[in-house]
Amino acid sequence: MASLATALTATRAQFSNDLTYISGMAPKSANNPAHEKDGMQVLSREDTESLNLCKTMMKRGECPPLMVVFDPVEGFTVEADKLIKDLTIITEYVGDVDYLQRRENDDGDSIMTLISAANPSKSLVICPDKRSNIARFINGINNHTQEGRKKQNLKCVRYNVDGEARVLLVANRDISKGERLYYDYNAYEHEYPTEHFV
Ligand SMILES: C[S@@+](CC[C@H](N)C(=O)[O-])C[C@H]1O[C@@H](n2cnc3c(N)ncnc32)[C@H](O)[C@@H]1O
Repeated sequence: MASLATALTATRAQFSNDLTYISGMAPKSANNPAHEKDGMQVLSREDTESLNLCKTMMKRGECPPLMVVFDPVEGFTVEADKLIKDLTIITEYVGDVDYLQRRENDDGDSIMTLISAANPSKSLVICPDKRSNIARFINGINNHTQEGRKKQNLKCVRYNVDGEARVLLVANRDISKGERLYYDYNAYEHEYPTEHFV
């Protein structure tokens, strides 16, 4: 975890492993998966139990086998420190929950969609600039090249978990020790420029 501490210190963020609801931003009651425009899949009871177990283990200091590594081109990146099996929950994407409309001119490069609502005033985003975990250091694939797309080893999925929208990063194949983790920043929306990504 020392390397995650370095990355958090460099970005002036505090460690947090849960979505946070800060006064003046979106309240927890705004995080209603029913607002999602095409509906949101419900996480099964079994997978909810696995997610809760992952979070409890992290609170006890039992962390997933991940390392944050600095790369001169990609910035902070995350690598597997052990074989990770297909379908493993890697991490939840966390940070402060806010309304998309309040963040439209925010130049942060780590804002994640939480709810894409039919009524745009109800759309929510996760902003990991002040409070976050390892998720915001995981890099993205270049959507414009075949080599870029081949690097993808995680999928980013949004679920209704006990009535709250949550974003999970899950392995979409076995990942070898030393492999860097990548997912598609444009899996839901196609707005993140990645043509300059390696
Ligand atoms: C969510 S952050 C990921 C963590 C970031 N590398 C850092 O140092 O904080 C997204 C930013 O990381 C960089 N990045 C992500 N994937 C990349 C890639 N495949 N190649 C180069 N840079 C990448 C870009 O600067 C992007 O705007």
